[in-house]
Amino acid sequence: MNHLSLRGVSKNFGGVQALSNVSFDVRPGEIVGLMGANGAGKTTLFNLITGHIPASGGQILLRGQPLAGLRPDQICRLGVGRTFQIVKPFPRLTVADNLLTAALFGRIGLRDRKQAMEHCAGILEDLALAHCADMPASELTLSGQKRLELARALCGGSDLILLDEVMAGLTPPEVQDMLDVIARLQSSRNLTIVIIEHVMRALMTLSDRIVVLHLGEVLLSGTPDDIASDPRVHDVYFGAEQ
Ligand SMILES: Nc1ncnc2c1ncn2[C@@H]1O[C@H](COP(=O)(O)OP(=O)(O)OP(=O)(O)O)[C@@H](O)[C@H]1O
Repeated sequence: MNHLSLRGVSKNFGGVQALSNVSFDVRPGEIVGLMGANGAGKTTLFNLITGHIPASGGQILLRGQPLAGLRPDQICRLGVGRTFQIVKPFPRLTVADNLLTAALFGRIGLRDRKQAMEHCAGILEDLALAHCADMPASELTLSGQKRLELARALCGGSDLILLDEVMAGLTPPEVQDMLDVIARLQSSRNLTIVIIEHVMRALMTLSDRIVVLHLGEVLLSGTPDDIASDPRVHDVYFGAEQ
């Protein structure tokens, strides 16, 4: 069974048709890249999957179960975690407490603080955040805050992770670190990942398949090699030659 399925999903904001009839599947354990120029509808799609905004039409299924009508917290407890393009930690809480919040109130809903701390400790290590566990989240570098968002999704027990531009604004070595972290986590924790990324090298390296959105519609989908060699992708990003 697919981990995530979109069937004819549409979203309009008044007169703006942000998404039209979008359909694709994500299999368990797959990394699917979502690609498209600014305004193509990528983040809107994440907001529909996580229940932050309702779809105007179509169906979103998580392991075959329709998500329509569920609140973001309910969808989170079904195992859907996300990061935000503009990071959203609890800025005054320490890094460790940001993660504890997820472990206590997320999908796994641990009730015991000590148990929750043990659960989060390994994830702090995996995301290279252990040395700043007692620091307020607002004092982390951008790279640290991006890793904290990913760590928070994991501490909550999510197994479908939606990554929204986790590499934006990072230096090339930080991008490489993030690539390594995501690949390692995906295989060690058997995560299913949908990733939006404008850093093409990262998307091409990580993704098993890529879905290209253009003006709210699926333009094409395929392996990274298929996508890299398709002239339509070049046209979408750089404009068709006249
Ligand atoms: N809350 C909203 N109200 C009105 N229009 C919106 C809203 N959210 C998104 N849009 C519009 O929907 C379209 C898709 O936006 P979206 O943010 O999903 O694109 P994107 O592909 O994620 O772009 P980027 O790569 O710049 O983040 C755009 O035209 C955008 O202006």
